[in-house]
Amino acid sequence: MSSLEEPLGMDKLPSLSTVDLFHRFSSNGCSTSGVERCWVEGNTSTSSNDDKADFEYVQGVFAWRHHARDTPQNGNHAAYRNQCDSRHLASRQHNSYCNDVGLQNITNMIFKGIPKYVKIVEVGARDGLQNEKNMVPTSVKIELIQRLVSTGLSVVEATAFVSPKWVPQLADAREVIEALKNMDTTRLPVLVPNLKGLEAAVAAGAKEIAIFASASESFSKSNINCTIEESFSRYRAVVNAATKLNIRVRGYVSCVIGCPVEGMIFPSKVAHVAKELYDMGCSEISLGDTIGIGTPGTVISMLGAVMSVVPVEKLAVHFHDTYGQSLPNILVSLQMGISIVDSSIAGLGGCPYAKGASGNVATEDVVYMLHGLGIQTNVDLGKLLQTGEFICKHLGRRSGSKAAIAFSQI
Ligand SMILES: CC(C)(COP(=O)([O-])OP(=O)([O-])OC[C@H]1O[C@@H](n2cnc3c(N)ncnc32)[C@H](O)[C@@H]1OP(=O)([O-])[O-])[C@@H](O)C(=O)NCCC(=O)NCCSC(=O)C[C@@](C)(O)CC(=O)[O-]
Repeated sequence: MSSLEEPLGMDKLPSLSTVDLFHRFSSNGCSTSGVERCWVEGNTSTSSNDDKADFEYVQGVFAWRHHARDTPQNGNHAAYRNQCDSRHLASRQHNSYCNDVGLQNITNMIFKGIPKYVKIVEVGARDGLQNEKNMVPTSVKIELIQRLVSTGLSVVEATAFVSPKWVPQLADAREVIEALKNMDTTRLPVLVPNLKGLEAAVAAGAKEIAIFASASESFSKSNINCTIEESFSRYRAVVNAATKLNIRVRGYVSCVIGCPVEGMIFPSKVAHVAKELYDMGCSEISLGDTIGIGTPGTVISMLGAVMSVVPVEKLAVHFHDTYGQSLPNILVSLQMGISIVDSSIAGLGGCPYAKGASGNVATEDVVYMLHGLGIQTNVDLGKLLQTGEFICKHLGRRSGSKAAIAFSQI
């Protein structure tokens, strides 16, 4: 069994104390058993008026859940269908609950310090489509991006100006950006690996770029054909040129938990690469668990190390769902103060240079979870579901989003 087939456990972590970090960043307002009592039994262990209001709110939520679950067993399928109509659910849970002060209070109590708003960076049109076997027509890519924009997403990564020999799926980057360059409402960053990519992106009308380094030497070699140190000097030139043009640069770090070749990557290595990118002028650093092997335990250690050298508000998390750990990983990241999350419509994705990397966490699932926590995203889940349906139909495949599948079966 290779080291990557076995999820990394806390016992395999380097010197950082995971437990200490967890205590430092997690809520001390409500113990685990207290939380369970709050939710399951509606225990009246609360004292303040706010807490009482929260408790009453929980009872309300719970009563509705029981009703929704119990009805079909009682044979009342029509009522159940009405209750669970996907658009009804979407609007009830994601507009009403999301804005409810009661839910936010409870969320704050259990997840102390969790952000009220999370910025989602949609990467499906780039990270998702770069891995498709069949070429997706340019017109479909453009419509996908337009639909994503219409959901309220504020950042939609559009494409990549990389070598078409390396990533033929995105060889139409120029056409995609030219068609969208007058879109003012939404930021549409594009990936560039070097100055040649920057020049082509700017010529096409891109207003924002992302560079991509790695915390693993082997992955750096296979992905961009240079060492990590070489990538720094290459990217320094790109960031300097972009800054002169007033172009914002995001920096990615790949393999932040593990690498398909090297196995576990030490958090200190990730912190080093993240700091280099931040110091050279990247406005935001996205931490990519490229092959999706992270668990909340390893994510806490990695984030703890990176947060000691880059301000938390400049950090984003980018999880792939290979081991089904994306949502818990996101949740623990939020608890540590992260408020920027990358995700991909319908869970499309995977890196062509990372064997075994499965899709990104699905945007629909992230939005469903965040709204369920009372966290605002400004994204319309109903429109997102329709956009997921649109692209899955074109790709001829089932959605990678659990939420989308569930809504479609109701
Ligand atoms: C970096 C290079 C270019 C080096 O590739 P190279 O072969 O070492 O480069 P080169 O400078 O020797 O050039 C070779 C050829 O590519 C051309 N070329 C050179 N640069 C460009 C460019 N910008 N645009 C278009 N063409 C370019 C260049 O002109 C030349 O063409 P030729 O003379 O043979 O006809 C190549 O390795 C490459 O394009 N890699 C991109 C790989 C990639 O896109 N990977 C996926 C994105 S990263 C990812 O998915 C991870 C992430 C971000 O999502 C986070 C996570 O999950 O971890």
